[in-house]
Amino acid sequence: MILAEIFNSWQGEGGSVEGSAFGRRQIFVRFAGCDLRCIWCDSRAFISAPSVKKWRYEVEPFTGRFEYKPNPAKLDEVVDVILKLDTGDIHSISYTGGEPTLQVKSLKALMERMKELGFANFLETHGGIPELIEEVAPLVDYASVDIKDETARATENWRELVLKEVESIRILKKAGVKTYAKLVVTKDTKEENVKWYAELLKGLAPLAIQPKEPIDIFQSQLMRLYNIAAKVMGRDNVGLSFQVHKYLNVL
Ligand SMILES: C[S@@+](CC[C@H](N)C(=O)[O-])C[C@H]1O[C@@H](n2cnc3c(N)ncnc32)[C@H](O)[C@@H]1O
Ligand SMILES: Nc1nc2[nH]cc(C(=O)O)c2c(=O)[nH]1
Ligand code: SF4
Ligand SMILES: [Mg+2]
Repeated sequence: MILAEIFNSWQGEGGSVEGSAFGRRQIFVRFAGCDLRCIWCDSRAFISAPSVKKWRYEVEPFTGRFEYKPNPAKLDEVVDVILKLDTGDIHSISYTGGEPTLQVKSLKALMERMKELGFANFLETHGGIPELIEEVAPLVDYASVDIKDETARATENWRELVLKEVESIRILKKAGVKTYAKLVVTKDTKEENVKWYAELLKGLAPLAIQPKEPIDIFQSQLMRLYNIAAKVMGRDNVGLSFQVHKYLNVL
């Protein structure tokens, strides 16, 4: 598999909505490569897999000290690194990226191994390819599925992507996965679009609203977007999320 990095940190996103692992210790496996191009992506250094020649792992949490290994990574060496980074308080393994589902064969093999070793599996995905979600769903315990707002400019056909993401959430819920949707909002996010997302998600999965970092949205606008979603989805199904790890200065 083509990896970017493996590290042990706190899950910094998701807030308190059901299915979120916010504030829990996780070991993150970041896959390289992505088929989307969100303009605000904070992992853009890893989104072209062929250019990610090496992967790194942090030898001790929060030391910023890394060891580097050549890509492609082998399953056994990845498992060894994860076990070496295990601090005994790990809630789940987070599979993220780039887009982890693009390497679905390797992702499944790793998830299977980690499940056998007694770990829960947390998938962080753009949900844009439901067929791949279908393939990996039986191995997933928790999932965060992005709903890419129009202002992410993730792809040409934005509406079609959102509908695919909702389909992926449906597949995960049907497979019994604790799933929530994550919506990154910006100062240009349109209220009518948030209403549309909320109507799609109503009764299906909770929504974590996450300001794009660096934050450019005013609190008053964030409050309005939250209010629109909560009015449609119910007050217990919407929560605020923000990238806490960036404030803690940890990976
Ligand atoms: C880097 S993505 C990788 C997983 C998957 N490709 C996706 O987009 O969901 C992980 C998470 O970071 C969030 N994210 C990335 N850049 C961000 C930024 N600048 N501000 C807020 N959230 C960001 C994404 O929305 C996503 O929920
Ligand atoms: N601490 C921490 N929490 C995270 N939650 C989602 C992340 C991601 O990049 O997928 C992430 C990340 O990169 N670091
Ligand atoms: S889908 Fe995820 S990894 Fe890909 S560009 Fe968007 S935020 Fe970055
Ligand atoms: Mg991140």
